[in-house]
Amino acid sequence: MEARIYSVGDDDADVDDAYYDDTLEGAQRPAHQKHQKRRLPQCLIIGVRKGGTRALLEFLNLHPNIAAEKKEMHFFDDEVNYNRGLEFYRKRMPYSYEDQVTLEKTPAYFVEEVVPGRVSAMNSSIKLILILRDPVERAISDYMQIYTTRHERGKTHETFENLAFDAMTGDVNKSYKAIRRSIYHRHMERWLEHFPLHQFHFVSAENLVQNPVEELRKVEDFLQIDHRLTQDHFYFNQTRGFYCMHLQHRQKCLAPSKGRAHIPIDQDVIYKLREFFRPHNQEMYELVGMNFGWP
Ligand SMILES: Nc1ncnc2c1ncn2[C@@H]1O[C@H](COP(=O)(O)OS(=O)(=O)O)[C@@H](OP(=O)(O)O)[C@H]1O
Repeated sequence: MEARIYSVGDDDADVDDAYYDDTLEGAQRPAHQKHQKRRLPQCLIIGVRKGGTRALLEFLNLHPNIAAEKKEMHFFDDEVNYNRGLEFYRKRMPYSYEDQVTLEKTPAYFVEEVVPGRVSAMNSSIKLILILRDPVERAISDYMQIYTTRHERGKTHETFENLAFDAMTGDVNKSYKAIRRSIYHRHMERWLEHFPLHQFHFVSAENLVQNPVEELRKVEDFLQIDHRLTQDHFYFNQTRGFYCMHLQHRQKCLAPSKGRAHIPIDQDVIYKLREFFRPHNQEMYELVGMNFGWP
């Protein structure tokens, strides 16, 4: 079996297709300088898929005290990678100074059952960041990712409605991955068997889109690093409809696959999904002590 680190994978790829092999800019310092070494991550962005994990990682990487690995490593969820051991993982982390937090993001970590125990075995005091998005929007975004990949390969694809609802009963299809991944409390309960709540920080996906600096400030506090990310690092790009970054010598937006137009979905379908997710959302709010205000 092939390891999945650098490839986009199959239709249901958990691999972030927006990874750019871009040189680290801004906060990153040259790798050959003394005192730099590759370290295991002290913080992981564990999910959620389609929650804005790439934006969060890229934005945090502008901070001088953060060294972020840009590729999704799929270390804890992929058997081949995991069996290669921690040295394999460490060697794939970026060079960092002692005062930098090494950060990795793989959104599949949140939902794969084996992951929390494995992360805990590496470092039981690691910091964990989870960016959460309205589960209905997230499910549609998840569908869009797979739909777009298939469309680009000239393949046909089921409609969202056919996948999201049982054809016989009309009930929400809980075994459809895009739905299952959005039932956040189920996955969170598993993580809480291995880590206390204070080791998690929750980011509101909606607020990261609207007020990146405000959300990033809370992450800086969680990581106990200075407030260095300011409005000067960002500008709103009207065409993209998202904040983009000011780097040292240029501006950078995320890849076009981030912020895709979603196919129109019937309001009845949205209503049924909202009804389905409401109690699950409530359970998540109670579990983590935070109300995300999803409709
Ligand atoms: N600044 C900025 N620029 C572009 N896109 C942004 C930004 N902030 C958040 N987002 C949202 O990120 C969504 C993709 O989430 P992820 O990066 O977690 O996707 S992935 O799981 O890694 O594939 C993506 O979801 P879709 O809009 O559904 O494509 C975006 O809404």
